[in-house]
Amino acid sequence: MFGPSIALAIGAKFVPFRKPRKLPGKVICEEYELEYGTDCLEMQVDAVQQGDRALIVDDLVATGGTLSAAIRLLECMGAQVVECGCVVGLPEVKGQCRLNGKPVYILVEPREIDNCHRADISSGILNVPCSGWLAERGKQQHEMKA
Ligand SMILES: O=P(O)(O)OC[C@H]1O[C@H](OP(=O)(O)OP(=O)(O)O)[C@H](O)[C@@H]1O
Ligand SMILES: Nc1ncnc2[nH]cnc12
Repeated sequence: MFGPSIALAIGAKFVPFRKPRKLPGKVICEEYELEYGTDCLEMQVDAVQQGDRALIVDDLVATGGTLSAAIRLLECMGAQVVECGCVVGLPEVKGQCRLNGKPVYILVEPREIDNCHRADISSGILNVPCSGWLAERGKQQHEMKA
C-alpha cells in the first residue's frame, strides 16, 4: 500500500511481494512462520537485478515472519537489503529480533520497546548507510526518543 508512493518519492523502482497466485509471470515463493501457522510470499523472478539495493516497506511488523521472507527472497535473487520500514511495530511479538540484524524503522509503537529492539534500531541508524524516506523517518524517531 505504501510502497509505490515511497518508491516514487525516492526515485526507486517498486517491486510487489504478494500472497501466492496473485502475481503474473514466473515467481519464486518463500514460506514463513506467522504467530499461528505458516504462509507464503511470492516475488517475480525478474523483478530485481544482482546487486540492486532494496528497502522493504510493510504496514505492520509483528513476528517479523513476513519481512524475513521478503529479505530471503530478495537476497536469493542477488539484491542487497539495506533496511526495512513499517508504519506499526508490535513490540510484544519481538519480530524485529528475527530480521538478522537488518535495521527496521517503525513510525508507531503501541507501547515501549525492550532493550533488544532498541539496540537494533540504534545500531541501524548509526552504522548503516541509509538514504531517503525511511532513513529520515528513522532518524527523526531516534531523535524524538533521545
Ligand atoms: O510480522 P508478521 O507476523 O509477519 O506480521 C506482519 C504482516 O501481517 C499483516 O499481513 P497479513 O499476513 O495479516 O496479510 P494481509 O497482507 O492480507 O493483511 C501485515 O500486513 C504484515 O504483512
Ligand atoms: N498480532 C497482530 N495484530 C494485528 N495485526 C497483525 N498482523 C499480523 N499479526 C498481527
